[in-house]
Amino acid sequence: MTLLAAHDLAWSAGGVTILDGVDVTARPGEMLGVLGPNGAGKTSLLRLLAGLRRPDRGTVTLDGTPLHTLPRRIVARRLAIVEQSPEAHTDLTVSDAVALGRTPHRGRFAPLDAADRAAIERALDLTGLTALRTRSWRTLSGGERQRTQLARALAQEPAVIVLDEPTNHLDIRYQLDVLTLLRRLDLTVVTALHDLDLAARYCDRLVVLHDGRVAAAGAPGAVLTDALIRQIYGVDTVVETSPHTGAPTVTYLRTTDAR
Ligand SMILES: Nc1ncnc2c1ncn2[C@@H]1O[C@H](COP(=O)(O)OP(=O)(O)OP(=O)(O)O)[C@@H](O)[C@H]1O
Repeated sequence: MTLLAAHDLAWSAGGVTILDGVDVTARPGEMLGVLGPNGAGKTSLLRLLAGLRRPDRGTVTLDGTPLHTLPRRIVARRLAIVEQSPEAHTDLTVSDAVALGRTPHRGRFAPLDAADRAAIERALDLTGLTALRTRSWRTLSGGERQRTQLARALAQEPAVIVLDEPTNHLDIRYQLDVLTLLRRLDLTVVTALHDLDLAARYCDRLVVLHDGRVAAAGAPGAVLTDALIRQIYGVDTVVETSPHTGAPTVTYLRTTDAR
């Protein structure tokens, strides 16, 4: 299993510093949650971690090798990203869209081989999309599109998967299914999440971004405190340990002027 790490990342856009001095480590096989309010820098960080952008300062490494020294195709065999606003596969079927995940493993014009087809079937099955395989992308609901994007990434058979709010269009059943699936697979997972309860329940560790810097990092029980949530989100809360799951659970009381 693979370690994805970033040291001292800085990135700016339009003359504004978006990320500064960010250290992140996703240990092999763990699920790392990236939290933070709107505009904190989560998407920007995930794009740097996936090698879609080069940082202005600092380095992202995959098992110790700087990402920017690896050919894009080699990176794509090991790391997949599921973005928040996916590219439109307007004229493709679900199955064709998922097959795009095989691109890094195939010759440019080679037909799908048995390994490709097996990976596609498995990805469709894991995401509950087998029955929708012949449906056109443009007829899918938001949640079905989100699961198709996840299936495409799983068909890529990566060691590391980076996801930007993979559950935001999903009903509660699929939210639980997707997070359970991500935990169950033999993958290193880095995922942005907005739901603090789900993050606390499913992630091994959390990184909380605020104004482009790491405000807190560690085990959910250590990171998610009333004081941190008040400071970062401006919301008064009661964080307790759920007697049902053993994970921290958050009751939101009211917004404050604190942040
Ligand atoms: N290309 C860009 N040019 C200018 N500003 C940008 C650019 N990309 C991001 N930003 C700004 O950087 C900040 C961080 O954006 P980012 O999308 O990383 O935040 P986020 O934590 O993912 O937010 P959200 O929870 O709303 O999705 C925002 O203020 C955003 O407007």
